[in-house]
Amino acid sequence: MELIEYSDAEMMMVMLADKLASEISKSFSSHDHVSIAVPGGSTPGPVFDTLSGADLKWDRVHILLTDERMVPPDHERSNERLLRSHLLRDKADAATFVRLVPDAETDMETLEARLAPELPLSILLLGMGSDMHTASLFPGSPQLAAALATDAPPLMQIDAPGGLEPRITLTGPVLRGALSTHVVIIGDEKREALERARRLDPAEAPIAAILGEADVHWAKE
Ligand SMILES: O=C1O[C@H](COP(=O)(O)O)[C@@H](O)[C@H](O)[C@H]1O
Repeated sequence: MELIEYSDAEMMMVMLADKLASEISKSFSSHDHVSIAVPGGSTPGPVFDTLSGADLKWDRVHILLTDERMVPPDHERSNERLLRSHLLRDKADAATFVRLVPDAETDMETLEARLAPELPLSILLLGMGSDMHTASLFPGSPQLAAALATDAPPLMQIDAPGGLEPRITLTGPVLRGALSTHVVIIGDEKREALERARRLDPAEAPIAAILGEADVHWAKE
């Protein structure tokens, strides 16, 4: 793991967006299309705002969410809603959004077939909660061990503890298989959680499953 510290979050978001844009651009030389998986939640909006204006061949970029909350796409807690309002716009409007949420017409088998051509992920950006969850891999979730197992299906429905809505998430093998991995976190509480996670097993600290190869981007505020 490499920890990259920034003097403020605003600067971190711009520099991280530039880094992702440059990795996308480089990936075109070896891939027909570039698959980038990104988180939802409260942190990545400003990265998306900058990245959406980058001058890239967006028609060759496929964008996925690392996880989704099982709420309607226009719900305020929907990660897709965040993505549509901050990333799938401006120049990035030409990108393809690969939607990985089951519904009446779309079962898990169909979603796995939709995900398969995107693997391995070219670029993975993850967030982390102060409880050390990443994507929707939560400590204490009844399905966590199955989702982290080497033979886990690529995508799983999972329960989040603490009264949160059920989720769908990319699983351990998909996250660990990404060609480039970044984690973005802000604040002392998450920095302490990161340091704790480095000493723990993924069964207690799911973020630990992907830290080995990751660049972690952190700013205090
Ligand atoms: O629930 C989620 O939480 C994590 C972390 O979110 P944050 O609000 O603490 O930044 C996020 O990465 C994940 O995509 C989301 O569904």
